[in-house]
Amino acid sequence: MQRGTLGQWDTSIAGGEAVRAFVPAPLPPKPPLALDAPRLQRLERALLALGRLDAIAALLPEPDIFLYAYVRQEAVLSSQIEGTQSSLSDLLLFELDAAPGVPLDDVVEVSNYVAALEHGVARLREGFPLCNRLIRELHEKLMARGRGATKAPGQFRTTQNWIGGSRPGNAVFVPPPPQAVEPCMAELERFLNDPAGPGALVKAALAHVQFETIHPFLDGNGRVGRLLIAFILHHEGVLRQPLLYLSLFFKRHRAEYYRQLDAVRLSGDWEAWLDFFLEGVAVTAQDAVDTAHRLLALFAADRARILPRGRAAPNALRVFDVLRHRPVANIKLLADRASVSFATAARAVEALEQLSIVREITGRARERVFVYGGYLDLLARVGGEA
Ligand SMILES: Nc1ncnc2c1ncn2[C@@H]1O[C@H](COP(=O)(O)OP(=O)(O)OP(=O)(O)O)[C@@H](O)[C@H]1O
Repeated sequence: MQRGTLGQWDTSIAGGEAVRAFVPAPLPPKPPLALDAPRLQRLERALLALGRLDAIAALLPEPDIFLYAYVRQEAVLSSQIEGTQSSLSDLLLFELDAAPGVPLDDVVEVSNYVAALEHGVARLREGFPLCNRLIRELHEKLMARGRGATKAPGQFRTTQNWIGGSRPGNAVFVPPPPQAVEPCMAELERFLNDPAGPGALVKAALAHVQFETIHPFLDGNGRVGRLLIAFILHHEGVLRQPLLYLSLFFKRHRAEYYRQLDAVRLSGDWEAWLDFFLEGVAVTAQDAVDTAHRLLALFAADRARILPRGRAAPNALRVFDVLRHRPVANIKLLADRASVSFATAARAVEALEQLSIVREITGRARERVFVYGGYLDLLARVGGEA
């Protein structure tokens, strides 16, 4: 629906020049969203896919295995949108205190994203509301180390920013003036917690655009805005684990994603955005379900290959169990977690190497690092790396 501009243009000073900055009207849109039959079907399809994802996550024998891998893969993808070069194995190497193959700043940013996600989950679990304080805390974690440390971590901006273009005057979009950020974010917080507001999925769709339009931080608005979607769905009880990440969908359809953000601002077409968003949710949730199934099938197949190894099988299986949780590991970590001696873990790894389940990646004789290749390959395929 074309509503025209839902908001107002204020004059703001940026980089010494006067620009027209956009202040969005508070949510929900007026007139209300047109939820016609085809759109309701899309909504239903997306909710159904989310239900399947929630069910599989709840039914998995060890849900944290899936969450661990999925959260890290999302961190990599979301940070890649921002421009970092690290891969999942770089992140896992970094977490192991081993040198990753990319600049440290890149992997630190990905690691910050994991920290922000885990922080948000822990906060919500302890009953903290989905509020602006939490949003600022997420930003603080995201920007804590590396390049972002100079970008006012955890604070709403006090200067004018802009999107696209070399200067404010030729920017694609100039978000609200700094003095409007607090009031706009207060309105968004009210909307997020309004019991009379829309259902979780529509709420997440609307809130994401509004957040990006306000652009309350100096940097990291994309990543925090994407986290917000997962947290809204989790907080509203649609997903027991924050397992839905649209980064890959937004990355694959970046031009369309940006076009839709612009269309909301320029013509008030929230419905076109909602359709795009719902498509993303349905596709992403289905992909996540497929990945969980593939992961389970991989584990079962590899386990079946280990079993015939006779006397070596029990220890190899113990070490294999650890690798399912930590697909990049050294012998010490494997020995500690499998509760076996260093020598036993080393022998077990040798057996897994002979089966081509693990491979050594450093080429060194000492402080070797082993990866569960099938697992990493599977997640790399999800991220479009392979
Ligand atoms: N024309 C636009 N109108 C509103 N928001 C936009 C527009 N173009 C891009 N955005 C949003 O701005 C985000 C980028 O903002 P910012 O650079 O602060 O975040 P980031 O997390 O560092 O980057 P990225 O999202 O690229 O990872 C995009 O992800 C998108 O959500």
